[in-house]
Parts: sequence; C-alpha cells; structure tokens
Amino acid sequence: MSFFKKFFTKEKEEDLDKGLEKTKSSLFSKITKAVAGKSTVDEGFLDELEGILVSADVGLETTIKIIDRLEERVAKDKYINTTELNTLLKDEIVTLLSENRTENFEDYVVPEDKKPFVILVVGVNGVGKTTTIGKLAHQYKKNGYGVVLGAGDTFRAAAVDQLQIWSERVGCDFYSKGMHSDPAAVAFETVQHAIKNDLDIAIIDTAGRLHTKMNLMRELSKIKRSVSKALDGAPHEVLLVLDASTGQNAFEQCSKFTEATEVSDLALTKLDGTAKGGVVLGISDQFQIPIRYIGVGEGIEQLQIFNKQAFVDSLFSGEME
Ligand SMILES: Nc1nc2c(ncn2[C@@H]2O[C@H](COP(=O)(O)OP(=O)(O)OP(=O)(O)O)[C@@H](O)[C@H]2O)c(=O)[nH]1
Repeated sequence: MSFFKKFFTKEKEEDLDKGLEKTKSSLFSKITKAVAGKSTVDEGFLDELEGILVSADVGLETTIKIIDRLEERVAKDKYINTTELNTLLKDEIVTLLSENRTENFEDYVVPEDKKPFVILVVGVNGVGKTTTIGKLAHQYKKNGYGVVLGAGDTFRAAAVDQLQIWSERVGCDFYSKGMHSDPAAVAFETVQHAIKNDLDIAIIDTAGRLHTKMNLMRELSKIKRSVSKALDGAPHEVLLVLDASTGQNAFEQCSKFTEATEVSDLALTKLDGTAKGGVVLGISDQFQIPIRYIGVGEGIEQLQIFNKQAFVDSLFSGEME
C-alpha cells in the first residue's frame, strides 16, 4: 500500500475536505464557473482567472506565475476542453508546490540520530501556536516518542498556563520557569530536561513579539544560541506558525520572521475558518519554505501533515461534474 493511502485515511480526507470548504466555494468554484464551457483560453478568461486567484490571497506574483504557465501549456498542448483545462490547472499548482520543497513527509517521525530532536516554534500571538504545539506533541506521543514542551513564551501568563494544560492533555512533560523568566534560559533547560530524562523530542514555544525587527532577531537568535549550547546541532527545526485566515498579514509575518531568523518549516492554521486558502500557494511559492502542517480544525487530531496532492485534489473535488 502506498504511503499516501496508508497515512491518508478516510477520516483525514473528510477533515481536509471539510476544512477547505470555504476556500473551495470561494476560489475553486469560481474558477470552475469561469472554466465551464470554455473551449479556448482567451485573454478574457485569463483576466478572470487572475482576478479570482488574487482575491483568494494567492498573491500577485504567484498568480502571474500560474497564469504564465497555463498560457505556455495551452499554447504548447493546443488545447482543450473544460476537464482538460481543470487538470492543467491542478497540475500546475502541484508542480508549483513541489518546486518549493514541499515534499510529502511520512508521518510524525524524527531522525533517530538526532536525540532529542529540538523544535523551536515561532509566530505571533493568536495564530494558533500553542494549539499547534499541543497537536504536534499529541501526534508524536501517539507514535511512541517521549516529548517535553518548553514554555518559552514567558511574556504572558496565559501562554505558560495553556501550554501546561496541553501537556497534561497529551500526557507529556512540561518545563517552565514561570512568567517573565528568560526565554533563552527556558529553552536551554528544556533541552537539558529532555537529555536528562532520555526524551526524544523537545518542542519549545517562543513569544515572537513583532514590535521591531531588530528585537525579534535578537530574541530569536539568543534562544537559538542557547539551544545549540545545550545540544550541538539544535534546533533541528524552526517551525513558523501562520494563521491562514489572515491572508496578506500571513505573508507579512512570514516575511518578518524569515528576515529575523532561519525558518525551516511552516504550519498554516485555521484553514477551516477561511476562504483565503490560496495563501498556501502564495506563501510556499514566495518564501520557498516547505509547508509541513495545516490546521483544519480546533480538535486535537486536526493538524494534518501537508500533502500537496491531497490538498489540490480536495480543492478541486466535487467540481466539474
Ligand atoms: N478552527 C481552527 N481553530 C484553530 C486552529 N488552530 C488553532 N485554533 C484556535 O485558535 C485560537 C488561538 O490559538 P492558540 O493556540 O491559543 O494561539 P497562540 O498563537 O498560541 O496564541 P496565544 O496563545 O493567544 O498567544 C484557539 O481558539 C484555537 O483553538 C485551526 O486549525 N482551526
């Protein structure tokens, strides 16, 4: 059985379909309507498509890329009926996602030679950072890993408390030095805690305040330095969490964080509550950082490993019949 079939259960597929409903009805049903009955791809259609993609927060640059490619393919392949055009569009979107190193990765697994595997989670307040950390810890625990959560967002009492609640819910370790403690010290000691207790994974929360780029840069590099002092080669993953429903704001945050630190992976949350699912395409294209996870609901199981084919299939599903 292929990985895709084994891992992508019926339940997950339904979650994804439901999670993408709003994007689907705003973005892709508009596309399908524009496509319907067309036998040539003319200027008018391309203009219409451009407008639809831009309004779904795909971003202008990425939209132009998609349109250009479509034009090229259509000229080359001497097109076309409606279903073929739809397939071409799907192909181009999957290709675009592949070019951005968004490879399908298999299950919640970390390399054996990196123990503890240290994940630094960054992003502004309210994007779903704590929830994403909790969901991640849950998945790793389910796969038999020992996990500790480090409360590195020490600026708000609620952040520390919420993380503790998640650790209790998941049944994993929790490390905190309380509110107003030095986040770099928390990060250092969380890694030490993992080493001492023979744990496999340390997931460290950070505050990610965006007041100035310099401050953010200083804060994150201090945390990174202290993590690498605790364990050579760590952090192994810097995960930036973005709220997909904020559309263009998510682009801006991604830009600020990637300027401030090296981000290795992205999680896009709250796709279920938004029609702006197009940001997935735009962000992965513009920043060339793999999208690793998508949040499709508040439930503990509703953090999915991003699968580009499943994503595109779901977006286009139920259309064109
Ligand atoms: N619908 C939906 N809600 C989500 C998702 N991810 C997180 N949320 C909700 O978003 C809200 C904010 O999530 P938090 O995890 O508290 O966000 P945070 O970034 O840690 O923000 P603070 O803790 O407020 O700093 C919560 O109500 C979550 O349940 C998602 O994928 N879908």
